[in-house]
Amino acid sequence: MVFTAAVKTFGTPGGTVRAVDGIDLTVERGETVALLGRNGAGKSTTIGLLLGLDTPDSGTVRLLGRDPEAAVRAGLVGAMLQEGRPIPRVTVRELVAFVASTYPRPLPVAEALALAGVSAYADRRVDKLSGGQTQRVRFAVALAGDPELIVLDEPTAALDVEARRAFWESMRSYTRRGNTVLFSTHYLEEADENADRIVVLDRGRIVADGSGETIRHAAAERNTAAGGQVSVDLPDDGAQGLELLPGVLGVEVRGGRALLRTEDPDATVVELARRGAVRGIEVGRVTLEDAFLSLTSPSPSTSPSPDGRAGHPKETV
Ligand SMILES: Nc1ncnc2c1ncn2[C@@H]1O[C@H](COP(=O)(O)OP(=O)(O)OP(=O)(O)O)[C@@H](O)[C@H]1O
Repeated sequence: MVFTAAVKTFGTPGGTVRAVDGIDLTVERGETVALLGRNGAGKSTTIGLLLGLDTPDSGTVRLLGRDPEAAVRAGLVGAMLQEGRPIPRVTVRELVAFVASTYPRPLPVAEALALAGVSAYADRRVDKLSGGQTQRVRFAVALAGDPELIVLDEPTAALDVEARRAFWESMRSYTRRGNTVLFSTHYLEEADENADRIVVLDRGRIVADGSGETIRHAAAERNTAAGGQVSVDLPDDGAQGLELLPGVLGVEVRGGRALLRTEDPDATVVELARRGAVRGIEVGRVTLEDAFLSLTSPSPSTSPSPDGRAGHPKETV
């Protein structure tokens, strides 16, 4: 899939909203990509453009070398959107078999059921299932046609921890087959654990793009507040002068400890060691949570996105 300078605006009573504000994005075959963003970041609108549900005001979106609508019509894409259709009074197996029959080259029904992890309740009625089971049935429906790409818009939004874990287990068994998956989420851990690439959206723009590790680095480089934290037992001469150590942006004294916020933890630690002030030293790295918050905070997030995608295959979906 290729987004080129895609823009989508909506007119609202409060003015024009640029829901997608110039997105350039290429996804290669076999990638599992998370679109990560807060509420209103533009994830659903991006997915709507990708599936041909909406057309960009300017720029282009291509999917598997075609117009999105044509790719969807050809059965090349499976989708699980936020609003499900009314649930029919049929069994899981009947539903999946029916959907499969509408595709030119569907998966064998038993395989779709197994991949989505719904075989155990295949003969139960769809409207009698729990929320977690229903989501996995929707996943089975999305993959029934053996599409080249699956798109999932916040697939686990309403699920509890256990149902969420089970859902991602099913998804991983699917991606291990080399399928391409794009999913949106506002759960950081979910993106980190289940995607090999995270695209962070903020106010309709891509503010970071890469592995979880790349996102952390990007945050550290671009928002020095996210660099890291070094803490030590308060030296004998107190906190005096600690703010002048290399990399240090701020010093806080708490319970006999000095907490140093630093843009360069390595340099800070080396200088502390030179001074012999390393009792009880702890170095905290930037968590993905810190990184995400710093990248999507209102002020400093408009520089170009870093790219950590080296090593991916080069076949675009
Ligand atoms: N049909 C519409 N009409 C007007 N504004 C819209 C429309 N669809 C989306 N928007 C606005 O565009 C922006 C992006 O919305 P979008 O639903 O794409 O975000 P999102 O990241 O999917 O959010 P969420 O996580 O809450 O689903 C928001 O400000 C939203 O209010």
